[in-house]
Amino acid sequence: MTKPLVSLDDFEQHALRNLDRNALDYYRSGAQDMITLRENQRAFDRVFIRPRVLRDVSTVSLSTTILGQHIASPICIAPTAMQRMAHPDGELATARAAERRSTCMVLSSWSTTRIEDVAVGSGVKWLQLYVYKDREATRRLIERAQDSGYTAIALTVDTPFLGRRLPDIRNRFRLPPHLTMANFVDQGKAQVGAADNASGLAAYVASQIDPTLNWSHVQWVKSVARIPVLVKGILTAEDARLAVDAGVDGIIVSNHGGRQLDTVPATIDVLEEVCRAVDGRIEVYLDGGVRRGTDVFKALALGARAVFLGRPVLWALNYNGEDGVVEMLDMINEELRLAMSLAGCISVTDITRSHVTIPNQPRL
Ligand SMILES: Cc1cc2nc3c(=O)[nH]c(=O)nc-3n(C[C@H](O)[C@H](O)[C@H](O)COP(=O)(O)O)c2cc1C
Ligand SMILES: CCCCC(=O)C(=O)O
Repeated sequence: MTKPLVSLDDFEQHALRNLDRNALDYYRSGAQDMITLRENQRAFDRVFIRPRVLRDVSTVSLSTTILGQHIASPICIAPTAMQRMAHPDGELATARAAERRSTCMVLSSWSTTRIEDVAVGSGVKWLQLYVYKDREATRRLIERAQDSGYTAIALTVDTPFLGRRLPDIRNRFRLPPHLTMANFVDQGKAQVGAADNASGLAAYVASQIDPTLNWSHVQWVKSVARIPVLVKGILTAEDARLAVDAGVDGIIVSNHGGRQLDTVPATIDVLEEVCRAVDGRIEVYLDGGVRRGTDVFKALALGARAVFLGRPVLWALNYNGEDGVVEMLDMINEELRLAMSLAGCISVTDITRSHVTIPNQPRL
């Protein structure tokens, strides 16, 4: 009899045995020495929960809102590119799982399924945006998303160039030829071929993505979009203040899962700094290294409105498609429910800064 999966790490262990090297290395790797990648998870272990007891936790609700839209839990799905390398149903399976569990899915610009084809059902969907050198191609992405019912644009601001991911260089990463970057098929930008002594992806980014990316692009995206605009990839109070000044609707504290600049801090370590700078004016979310219900609890205690999962979704997709993602979401949601119960919180608004302590760290 096969053993049941009991943690999100078990989904990863399955994928390690099951995925081909090109896809596995692309999904799991971080930039350079992968120090930030490791830190993202380890930093959660340095935060401790201060539980309150004797508070009747017979009924606990995980429900919340993001940008005014209701979701069943503060655990959402981060944009990850090229999901059909993990499972033939790729992004469509993820979208269906997100809808079944009433949570938000962010679709990558670099999905292997078209924006319109993922816009099934009534689930909350945001589009993650990369700014192409070709401004019209970028504008079309925004328009296609809003025409298809996506309710926000998450502009990724940490990728003017691709981080240096050594395994992808060694493998000369390429998108398998039967797949495409589906949103760009009619524009001749849909293939990521192998490059000489380089990751095909890094070569693609260098040729297509606009490295002049700056705050004026945020204004441009806001001027095109009729839906809220967030910035994804903020790690400092300084940039958080600029983001508020720029009039964005939300911030995703993210270091791109440790895949861009190595040795930047873990996201949980900078969350409080960002939240203080924002001072409640807009919503702040976090991604990076979230693997357990207690991690989610800690992020909420330190100021996040919700968290987003990247790699665990890919591992779960690879394990069992749509049902795998549902199983994974159920697992971490139940972990969060139990953590809240044992810490004496019956709703997400009950989770406050006083529910965590970071030993040996002076409070900000
Ligand atoms: C394989 C992979 C592909 C990704 N693709 C994108 C992408 O297309 N756009 C984007 O903004 N972030 C992308 N990310 C970053 C995620 O949105 C997210 O920031 C990160 O994965 C969170 O960390 P976690 O994987 O530890 O949960 C990608 C991450 C991975 C692992
Ligand atoms: C421009 C990078 C696209 C995919 C991505 O974000 C990643 O591989 O991390």
